[in-house]
Amino acid sequence: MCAKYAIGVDYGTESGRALLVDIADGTEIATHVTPYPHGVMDEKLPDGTGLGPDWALQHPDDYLEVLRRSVPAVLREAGVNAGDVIGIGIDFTACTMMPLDERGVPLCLKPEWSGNPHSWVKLWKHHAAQEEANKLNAIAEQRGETFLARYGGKLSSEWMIAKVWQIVNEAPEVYAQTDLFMEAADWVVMQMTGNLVKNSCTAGYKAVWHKEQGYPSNEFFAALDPRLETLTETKLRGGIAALGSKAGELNAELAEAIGLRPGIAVAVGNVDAHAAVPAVGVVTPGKLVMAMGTSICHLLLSEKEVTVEGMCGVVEDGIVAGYYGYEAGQSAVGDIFAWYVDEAVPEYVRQAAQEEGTGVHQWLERQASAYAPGEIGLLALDWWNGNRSVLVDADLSGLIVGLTLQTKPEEIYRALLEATAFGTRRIIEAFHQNGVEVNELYACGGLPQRNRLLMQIYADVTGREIKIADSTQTAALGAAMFATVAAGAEEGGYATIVEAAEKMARVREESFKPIPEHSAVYEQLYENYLKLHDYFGRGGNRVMKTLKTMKRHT
Ligand SMILES: Nc1ncnc2c1ncn2[C@@H]1O[C@H](COP(=O)(O)OP(=O)(O)O)[C@@H](O)[C@H]1O
Ligand SMILES: O=C(CO)[C@@H](O)[C@@H](O)COP(=O)(O)O
Repeated sequence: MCAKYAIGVDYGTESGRALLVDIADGTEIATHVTPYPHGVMDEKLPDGTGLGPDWALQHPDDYLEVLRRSVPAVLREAGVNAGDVIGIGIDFTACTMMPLDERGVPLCLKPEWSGNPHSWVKLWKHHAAQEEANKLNAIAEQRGETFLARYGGKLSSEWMIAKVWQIVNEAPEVYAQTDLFMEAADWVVMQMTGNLVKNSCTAGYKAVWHKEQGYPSNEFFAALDPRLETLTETKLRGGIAALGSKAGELNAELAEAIGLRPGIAVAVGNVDAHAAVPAVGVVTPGKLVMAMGTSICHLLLSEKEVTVEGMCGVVEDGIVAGYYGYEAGQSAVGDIFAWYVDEAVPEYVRQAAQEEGTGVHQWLERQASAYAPGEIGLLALDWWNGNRSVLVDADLSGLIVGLTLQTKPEEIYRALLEATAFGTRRIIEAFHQNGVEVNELYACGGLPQRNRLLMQIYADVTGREIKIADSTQTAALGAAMFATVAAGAEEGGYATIVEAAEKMARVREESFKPIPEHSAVYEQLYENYLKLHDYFGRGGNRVMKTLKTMKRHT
């Protein structure tokens, strides 16, 4: 029997990556990365229109460009016959949303709207809707809305409702013109199939949709703003399908543009981090998967539904059917290290790295590895992009304590790595304290492959062994696995994602194990991290808020 293949496309923050896999055993045959031509627009639109603080936009055509460039590239590299590819699946950052007209065209692509920032795609890390999120949470709490408990008590400014409300408040003309607000994941699937099919994962985690209860009531939306009253029936309308469902078949036009066979199965979209879970072989409770890249998403399955402070949501069947899927996260991790390398390292570090023919991250990692835990005398809060879990507050910011005239760049780098590990430990404890067990840790995403010191620190700080995904494109592998399920057994795919995971997922043999002497020191540092965390994060000291307000209004 000839081999069959599936393609997964992972839409990250900076780029999209296609992966072509052999569905028999998950062997990764070819991969290709397309950086988004417009990247993340956080200062200005393509026409030069300036953006305010905390904005982050994208260009929707960049997503199609990923298909146009990366899909033919993997087919070429693999030398595979397009006729043997049985399906394609995608995963996306989320909530990454955009306003569309009645033909499904993003408003930003229409000349009359392209100068209006609100007509563009709001990327997951667009954080300018925090005021809306604050009001939304206050109103939901006042009304005793039960959905709040499913989101750890607070909805985030990163999600659909806050983002839509910001548009209503700041650009009512864009809101009026919008026929549909759509997750980018669903929009790309619609471009591939011509069908309006929304996926249950983004709807559940990012738009407060529930399998039995649907969206929050019209009364709730009317209490936010009368203009939002019928939002879910109108501008958020559309059928919602479970993960692994077939959204439709690849249409002839796009099939030709990207070199695939028309009519192959297209799976409903998925969230990037969630797609990665079965791709590391996790299909049962107690195993926390950390998708570590620009940010970290923490994903966990459980048989029970409980409230955990600051989690980004618990959604039934939200990751793997049959379980409650929990998500928590840190809004910046790799992004903090990138900030330090791009904006704050002294020139001599850059030069030293260059002279040694190595990267700045690698140089800093090597130097930072020479220190024992505690030796740098620094402690940082990992809030460079706000705090997603457990405080759910995008207005919090970064902090480093202990700086002196002797502080070296590699010490600051190490403090930043450690801060993100403490943030993860805080999340693990929140789960544990609420009876959702975390027995094993799995890591995937770009960071585990790139920074060994970071992974050792995570093992030491959490006191747990960390298993590493075998794939370098875990989310794309997960998307390809869901594509095999969408194609179905009759096409040579799999009946369930559990079956696909058994055949296609793997972790590496090498893992990172905690070193007891390190863990003992980190125990002490973590206690101090918690003091700073609660002092700055729970209202004891409001200086971060004051600075943010002054920045916004000056
Ligand atoms: N050696 C390194 N050490 C730590 N962080 C790194 C290193 N190399 C790159 N990064 C960071 O990794 C992040 C990208 O992660 P990746 O998983 O590839 O992408 P994405 O988050 O878009 O899916 C960026 O924030 C980048 O700054
Ligand atoms: O928020 C989510 C998932 O819920 C992510 O899409 C977001 O953190 C971005 O992930 P990356 O860091 O780009 O992998």
